[in-house]
Amino acid sequence: MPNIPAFLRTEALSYAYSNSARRVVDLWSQTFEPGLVWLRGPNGSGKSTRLKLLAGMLQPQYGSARLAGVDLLRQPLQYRRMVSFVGAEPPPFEHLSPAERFAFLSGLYPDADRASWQAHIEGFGLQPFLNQPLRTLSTGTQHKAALAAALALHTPLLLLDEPLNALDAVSLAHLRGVLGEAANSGAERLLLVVSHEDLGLTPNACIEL
Ligand SMILES: Nc1ncnc2c1ncn2[C@@H]1O[C@H](COP(=O)(O)OP(=O)(O)OP(=O)(O)O)[C@@H](O)[C@H]1O
Repeated sequence: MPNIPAFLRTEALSYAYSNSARRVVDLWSQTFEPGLVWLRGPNGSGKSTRLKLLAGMLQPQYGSARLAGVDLLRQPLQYRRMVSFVGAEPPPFEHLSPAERFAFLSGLYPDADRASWQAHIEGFGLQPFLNQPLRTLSTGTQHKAALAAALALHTPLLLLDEPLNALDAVSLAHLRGVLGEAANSGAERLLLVVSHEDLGLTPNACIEL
């Protein structure tokens, strides 16, 4: 049988923050296939750190990752064009409005789709905020703007850290619809979600730390 490589594979990925010798992520080897994957674990088990490593935001001290044949460390620019991330922190470029930020990101990500962004803007009820600087918006609204943009970039890997947090009912329903579609579409795209809250749908895989 031919050896088909995993869509995403981490190999012995390891990371310690500079203020501590303890490895928060220690020799993490994991394979992922496209679809919706739920990453779970107790507080402090390194879920957010893992997402930041996979996003290329933190540099591992050891180990590697490979996404659709592209190596995180050897081909960093190509790799980062294939990944989008939404975390708890305010999105970068918070002096831009949601519309300006998406226009800027669209120039960096080859599969960014404006029609899809507009659908997410409607789904999250963001129309009134399109032209206001992100930093003037509420935390929840900033989060929704970050989600709308990241979803519309259509990167092969989308990393979402606690995406259900602080969402109103309408936005929650929209996001659950998007996650459900990711689980069922069969597309060559991986949505890796860290969430303490129940996703409210069945993912393709669940990883427990
Ligand atoms: N910027 C940082 N500097 C130093 N230590 C950090 C930093 N960020 C996280 N840590 C530490 O790394 C460990 C793992 O944190 P991380 O946020 O990755 O875990 P988590 O599983 O996502 O936690 P939670 O479920 O509470 O969100 C914790 O002990 C945390 O204190």
